[in-house]
Order: sequence, then structure tokens, then C-alpha cells
Amino acid sequence: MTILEKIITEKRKEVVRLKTEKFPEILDRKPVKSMYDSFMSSTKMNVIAEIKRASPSKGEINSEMDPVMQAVQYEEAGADAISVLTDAPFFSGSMEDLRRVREHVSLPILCKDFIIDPIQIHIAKASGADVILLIVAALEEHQLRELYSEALDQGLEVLVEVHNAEELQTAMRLGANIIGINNRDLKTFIVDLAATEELAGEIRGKDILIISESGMKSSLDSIRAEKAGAKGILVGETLMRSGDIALSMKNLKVSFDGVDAR
Ligand SMILES: O=C(O)c1ccccc1NCC(=O)[C@H](O)[C@H](O)COP(=O)(O)O
Repeated sequence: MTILEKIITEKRKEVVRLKTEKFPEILDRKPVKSMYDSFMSSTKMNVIAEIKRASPSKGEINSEMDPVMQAVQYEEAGADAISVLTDAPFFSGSMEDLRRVREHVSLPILCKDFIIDPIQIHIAKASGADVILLIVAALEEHQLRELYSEALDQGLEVLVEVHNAEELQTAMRLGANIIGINNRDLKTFIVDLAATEELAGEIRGKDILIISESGMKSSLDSIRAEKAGAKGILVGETLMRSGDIALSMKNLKVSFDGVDAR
């Protein structure tokens, strides 16, 4: 069984449990700007800064961190959106993390989870998410369509994640306007920015926001993603391990002419 299959097996059990639990109280909050609109109109690389305590590929990354303090530092350092990994068994996250972060930052928040059922979308929305993730490799196409339209009906934006050409075709058939190219192969954990370079070329020229996900460490990586056509990068480990978030963010936020934008 691949790690993705193991994660999805656990998610199925979680969904059964969620359906028996009390629905969380809906957070009352001000609307935030659309991630698609703000990223598409920006002249610099947009950084989605991730709250990531641990992962299957790296084990513990930063278990001591307080998600609110981390998110506030991200916002102050110039992040353009926050991603919160809410999966507990494999990433040591929670929906409570997302809820707490929502109360302290005004940036768009991505609920980074393995969504397989509408109830997860409803809980993400109630907890303050603005964007959800749908992973093409984790879903049948009919499920992807149902979950995508459910999210749009709920007023959420959707980051549709792909890793190869076939998954990209599925995302395009869906009409996704935000496509995340994951540089990490979820079967082997090999990270290679060539994934963004190969796939973004198939998307460029259309009104699709391209996000390059995983393995971003330096301004060189950011420039590479930008040259491939990405207007955003999703960064977890580098920021979670950084001793100087402001400096790391500055390095990642290159402008679209390749020069430091801050
Ligand atoms: O990060 C993992 O090990 C992982 C394993 C299996 C499924 C998903 C996984 N990561 C989720 C992500 O997409 C990343 O957290 C995100 O792209 C940031 O990656 P990085 O900057 O390399 O931490």
C-alpha cells in the first residue's frame, strides 16, 4: 500500500467518525480577498506558508511550534496565504489549529487535508477555511467533480493538486482555475521541481493560477518556479525549520522579473 492509500484508508474511518460527532460551531468572521484574485494581480511570487508539524516523508519537523504564533509570524513576514495541515495521524495537525489561526490572521487560509467527503468541506468552511485542497491522485474523477462543485457552492476556492500529465488533464477537464503542481511524488517522496517545469508549460497562457508545491528552499527554487509559469509557491518545511522567517520569506518572494520584491 502506498502512503497515499494508507492516508485515504484512515480518512475513510475519520469521515465515519465525523458524521457521528456534533458539527463544530460556525466561526463568525469578515470575508477575505479571493486567493485567485490576489495572486493573479500580484507582480511578485506569492507564498502560501504552511503550518506543518510533521510529515510522512520527514517525520517530526517542528512539534514545539504554536500554530497561531507561527501563522502571525508568516503574515508579518509577508506571506500571501496560510496553509494549515489539518490531518492528525500523519501530519500531527488538527482542525482546531486552523480555527485558532483563522482568529488571528486575515490572509486566505488553505485547509490542507485529504478530502474525500463533503462533510470535510463543511467542517473546513465552518472552521474558517477559504480554500480547500483536492488531490486528483486521491479521488475518482466523479468524486473530484462532486467535491469540487460542493466547495464552489459553499463559496470556497479549490486548489486542485496534480503531479503528472494525466492528472493535469483531469484537472483541466474539471475546469479548475487554481492548479497546484506537487513536486513531491507521493509514492516515492522524491521531490523534483522539474514536475512544475514539465506541467506548467501545458497550462501557461490560460487564466489558471499555477502553484508550485513542495521542496522550495531558496530564491533559486522560487525563480525556477516563476520561470516555469507559477504565480505561487506552497512552502512547508523550509519555513517551519527556519530560524529567521522574515529572511526566508524575503528569499522566497522574488518579483516576476527575478529580482527581490520586498
Ligand atoms: O510532505 C509529505 O511528506 C507528504 C506526504 C504525503 C502526502 C502529502 C505530503 N505533503 C503535503 C504537501 O503537499 C506539503 O506539505 C506541501 O507541499 C509543502 O511541502 P514542503 O515545502 O516540501 O514541506
